[in-house]
Amino acid sequence: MDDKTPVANEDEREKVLSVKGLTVGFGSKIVLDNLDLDIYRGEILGFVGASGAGKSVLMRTVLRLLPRRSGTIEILGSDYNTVDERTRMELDTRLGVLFQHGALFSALTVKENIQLPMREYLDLPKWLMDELAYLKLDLVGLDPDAADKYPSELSGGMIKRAALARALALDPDLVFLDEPTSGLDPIGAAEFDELIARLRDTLGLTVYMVTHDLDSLFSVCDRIAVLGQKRVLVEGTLDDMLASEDPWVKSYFRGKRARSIPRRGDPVASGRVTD
Ligand SMILES: Nc1ncnc2c1ncn2[C@@H]1O[C@H](COP(=O)(O)OP(=O)(O)OP(=O)(O)O)[C@@H](O)[C@H]1O
Repeated sequence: MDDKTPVANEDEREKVLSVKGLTVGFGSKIVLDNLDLDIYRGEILGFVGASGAGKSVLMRTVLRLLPRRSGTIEILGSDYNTVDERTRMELDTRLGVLFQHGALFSALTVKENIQLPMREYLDLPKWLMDELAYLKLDLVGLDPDAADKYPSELSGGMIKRAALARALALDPDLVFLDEPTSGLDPIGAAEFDELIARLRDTLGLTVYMVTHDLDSLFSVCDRIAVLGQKRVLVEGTLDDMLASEDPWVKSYFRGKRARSIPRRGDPVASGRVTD
């Protein structure tokens, strides 16, 4: 690289999501306490933490599915909780979500599932919604004939892709993926990771990925945030994780299983670790 090329530091990069001082609880139980987290445009952030640490609670709070006790959540520079209803609706269209297990509506075809957000937020003629649905299918690597199939007629990998196509229906800036590779075989999981990386590179998509999948963390995530003790305990690159002396981070990223995984850019690509 040219030495004189200025490298954008984190302060100069656009924050797509900025969470500050977030506290969330249920009754007397506090799940997240004064948590801070930033996500920058065009990155894939892997979000990890022990089971029950609060990863889903954080995602659901950011999506306004759960109330917060205090703190701010800014999406694209606007505070989600103080903007007027119209701006909030606009912000909603900038976010896409892929819930765990795909969460497609079983009574609707793939095409109808993809068109749901379009029906909710846009007023488009049928022919245009059809064209857009086929474009989204292409984007996620599904054949056009998947459009008229019902979820029960799809493989696990195809369901994930169809759900991703629905998450991308409104051309969002930020996509939330909740354990996207869980339930996929190693080849399907690796292909899904490649797809996510390609969308980041071609569309400039920003991705918030909750995952337990070490392969995804090693191969496609640009940064990783670790949730522990009700806040983001460690945040940084994979190298930062590998250098961390936090006991949980150490056993997770430097454990036996992690050591057998090739890293992004490693010359020898070996197979994916299976469960
Ligand atoms: N609606 C709710 N009411 C009460 N407690 C809840 C509710 N939702 C989550 N919790 C509690 O919040 C804590 C965090 O749960 P959460 O599902 O966010 O964990 P997680 O990190 O996503 O775990 P996993 O990796 O197993 O999915 C758990 O103790 C859970 O029981």
